[in-house]
Amino acid sequence: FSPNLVSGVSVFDSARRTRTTANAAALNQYAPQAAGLVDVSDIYAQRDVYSMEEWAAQFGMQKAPGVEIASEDGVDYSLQATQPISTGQSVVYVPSDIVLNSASIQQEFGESLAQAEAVLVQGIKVRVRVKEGINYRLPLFRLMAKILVEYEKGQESAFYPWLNSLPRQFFNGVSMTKACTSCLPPYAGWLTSNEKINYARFAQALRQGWVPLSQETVSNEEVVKWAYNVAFTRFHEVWQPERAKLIGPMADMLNHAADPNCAIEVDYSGNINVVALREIPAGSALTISYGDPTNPTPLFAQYGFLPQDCTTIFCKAMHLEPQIRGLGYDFAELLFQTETGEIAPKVWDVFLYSILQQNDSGAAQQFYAACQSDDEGTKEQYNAQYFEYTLAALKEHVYTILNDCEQLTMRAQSYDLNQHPRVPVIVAHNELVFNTFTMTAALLEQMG
Ligand SMILES: C[S@@+](CC[C@H](N)C(=O)[O-])C[C@H]1O[C@@H](n2cnc3c(N)ncnc32)[C@H](O)[C@@H]1O
Repeated sequence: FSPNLVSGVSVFDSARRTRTTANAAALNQYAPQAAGLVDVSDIYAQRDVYSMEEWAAQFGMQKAPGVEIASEDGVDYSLQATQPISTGQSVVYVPSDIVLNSASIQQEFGESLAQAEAVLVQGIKVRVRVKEGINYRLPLFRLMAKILVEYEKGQESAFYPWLNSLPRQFFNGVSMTKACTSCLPPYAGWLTSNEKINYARFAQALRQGWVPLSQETVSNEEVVKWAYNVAFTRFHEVWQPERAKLIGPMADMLNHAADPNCAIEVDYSGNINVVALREIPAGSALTISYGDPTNPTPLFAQYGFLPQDCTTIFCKAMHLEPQIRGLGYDFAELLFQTETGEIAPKVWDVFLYSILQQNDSGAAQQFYAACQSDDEGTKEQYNAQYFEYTLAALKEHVYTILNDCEQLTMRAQSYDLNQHPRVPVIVAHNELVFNTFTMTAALLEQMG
């Protein structure tokens, strides 16, 4: 037996059924067809992570000796090593039987999911880039649909122990109130609004009725958003044998670090192996990388936490996106150092390129060619010639962001925390930007 092969059969023991909280009754008014729904609306509900671990072990999940689920606050959990782990050792193994895999979900739901996806893609009448964006996100949609289908089965879902171990509350951009998003600086605001739009499209596609879900479920905004956020904050992406997104119960318990000690590997059958990248001493948190360690803002927007170990942030020159793209630069190269405020050389290139484009197209072309061919001599010449102007443009940008951050933080701090629980993480994010830009401003002032 495996949860992915047999659906509609419950395997967890009846003792665990009694742990269903009183809130399930409240939710039943929305989905009266199933008993014991996970209490998504109760943010204080106990996450039953240990039953999830037992359940996963029953289906072949294995872990290295001393690997334990731990939590300091009973809200956020992580995996810890209580015994040393050696390089290359398998830390956690999750068999494909209990892995949610967007490729398998496609097969499982077949035509109904394909119809929902067609609605999703056809609904986008605008630019090709947006359409491509939606195609790119379909694996996330598949995970979300599967989570909802399993949610709706209540305790009859073979995945119930996993569903009941999940967080009920999220702090990422999608989960923010309008008032909260109005406190984000432009780059974080842009990431958040893109994701909110994506979420809204997914939710709307589900409401067309193709995916086998009740109207009660798809019209319950709280549940649908929860499913989206579970998928969005816990997936692991693979590119072989095909592009897919996977969630492996237990492997989804690792937190992020800029310099992680573990990595996730997936074999061709979809089994997940979490492997130690180095010697891990007893007492360490087991971590993986969720994304670019040079740029905390996308992590903040997607996952709702601010990494404490980022040494750089993106320079936030959103207004120069055409120049950034024109020069073929990556956001990850356009950084300020969080400890010193130091500016990456390519940031100067982008500001200078914009000035040249506005004032001297011939010079802009020559500068562009020099950037493409790494002709440092020519770049240096232009930098020296236009230094005063580039410096002024950079200062203006830095002071604008500083001013914005200050205003936005003040606004966030005026909110009631009970109504807007994401204020602390927003303020922490804005303060990181503010403190870094303050140091950058001081460096720019020293330059002239
Ligand atoms: C894949 S889950 C990891 C397990 C999660 N901590 C839990 O309790 O279920 C991703 C979520 O963990 C939290 N998280 C991961 N890394 C973190 C970090 N370095 N600091 C704070 N929170 C983190 C965030 O809430 C994120 O959305």
